Amino acid sequence: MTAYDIGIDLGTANVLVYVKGKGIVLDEPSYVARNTKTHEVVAVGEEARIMLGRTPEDIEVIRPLQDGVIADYDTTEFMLRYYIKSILPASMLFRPRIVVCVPSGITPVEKRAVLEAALQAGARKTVLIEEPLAAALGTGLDKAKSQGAMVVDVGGGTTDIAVLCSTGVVLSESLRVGGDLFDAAIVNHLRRRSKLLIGTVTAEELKIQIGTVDRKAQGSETLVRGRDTVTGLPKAVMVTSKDVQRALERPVRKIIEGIKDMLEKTPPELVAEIIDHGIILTGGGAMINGLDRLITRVTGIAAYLVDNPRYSVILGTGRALREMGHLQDTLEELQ
Ligand SMILES: Nc1ncnc2c1ncn2[C@@H]1O[C@H](COP(=O)(O)OP(=O)(O)OP(=O)(O)O)[C@@H](O)[C@H]1O
Repeated sequence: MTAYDIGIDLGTANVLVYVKGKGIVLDEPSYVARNTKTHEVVAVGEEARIMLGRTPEDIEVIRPLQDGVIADYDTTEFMLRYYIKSILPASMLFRPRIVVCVPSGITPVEKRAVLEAALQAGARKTVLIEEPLAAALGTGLDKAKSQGAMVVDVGGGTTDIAVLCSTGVVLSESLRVGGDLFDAAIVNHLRRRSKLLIGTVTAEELKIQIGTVDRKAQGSETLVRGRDTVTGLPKAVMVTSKDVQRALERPVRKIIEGIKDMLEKTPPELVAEIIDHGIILTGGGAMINGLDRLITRVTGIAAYLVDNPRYSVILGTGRALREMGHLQDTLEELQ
């Protein structure tokens, strides 16, 4: 029997768990359903997500992390403990070491709460890693050898833009824009343009199926059902990729401006190396059609999407688990 070492990506949209020697063992959306009166949790993860918009009055479905911060402290702790317990074997000789990747916007008090929740769930030692570093490690960048690189991680709640070199993260910025804001922008656009009310789950499906941020992309269309905001009755509207592109213009502009600002702040030698390397795109939100082409066109630097962008952060967290010794100065720990 060996010690269990665990990496957790505690994301706004998804929680992923990595076990050393096994790989990714859990990938669940960050939702919790609970009783509004007793606050008793009735479902976690996918089971809670499918209840969204279909719950009886006394049940609410919440996302404990929002916009890259912890919105509900107790439920975040609950979710973390729940997932750790669900993957630990019933009988264990050694308690695990756990590395948790936390959103970059969380406060020192919240960091401590995450560390303690993991300890309470049975960890022998808990370490935190910041999202930009985990994302960079997960894209395969070698911290020791790498020259200047820019990693743009578009998550559910935030977009983290980081410039890295061999000494670690040189500059980083966390913007409150990500896939969730894309979904909200689609909901608002259809409400204004077509007087059609849809939920965020439908908006997310639209974004993934026909969404694009590239004006020049050849699009497609799909029939969307919702409620007429004037009559209150059910209504179906044909929505095109162009509609989604228009809806996403404003949030995407924020990401582009963020990248341009970061390039302006970056020392010139590193900019030259970033030009050689290209801009590395990762995170689920970066999978929106055309983001790589748009960034390339606007910055003049080739931007490319990594393989399995949703997994960069968890794979980087797993790598931190294996390389804990070398990375000690960039990790925060409690034991
Ligand atoms: N094919 C796709 N096209 C566009 N967006 C996608 C696609 N697949 C997933 N997404 C979006 O990716 C987002 C989730 O990304 P990810 O799992 O990297 O977030 P997270 O790590 O939980 O969030 P954060 O980094 O803010 O904590 C969601 O908004 C989801 O809608």
